[in-house]
Amino acid sequence: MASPIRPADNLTKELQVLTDTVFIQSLSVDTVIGVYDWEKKIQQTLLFDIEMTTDIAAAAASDDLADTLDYEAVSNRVIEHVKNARVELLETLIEQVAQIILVEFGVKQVALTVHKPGAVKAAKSVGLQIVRRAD
Ligand SMILES: Nc1nc2c(c(=O)[nH]1)N=C([C@H](O)[C@@H](O)CO)CN2
Repeated sequence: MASPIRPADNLTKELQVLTDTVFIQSLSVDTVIGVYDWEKKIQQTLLFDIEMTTDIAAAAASDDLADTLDYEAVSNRVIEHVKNARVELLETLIEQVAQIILVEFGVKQVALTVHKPGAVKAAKSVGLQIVRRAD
């Protein structure tokens, strides 16, 4: 009979940590945003891609959600903020979202993309990309 597979017994090797990223893809939020008067009367959909540089070592060792960056908590906080924001420019909104992620969640670096897919008829999407790091 074949011997059972025992995880990691002889397989553990010290690995060099390069970058760990927790990401959220295409987070969809409906809100009021835009520079034109007609935009202030409607809801438009924004899509966020969020890449957060973090360190997963503690969570990988403990297998405990409390030791990591909870992508569900970040998603809920971003949704809450964006839904209630009343700004004209994507620039204003994306800087606010970066601040929230870096300050409230203690993230070292965040890469953010916001899409406003309905804004330009001839384009699949338009928007912004930024990378911000907390000092
Ligand atoms: N760089 C930006 N350009 C534009 C924005 C914006 O937020 N940032 N917004 C608009 C209008 O609100 C547009 O979405 C209406 O279709 C135009 N350009």
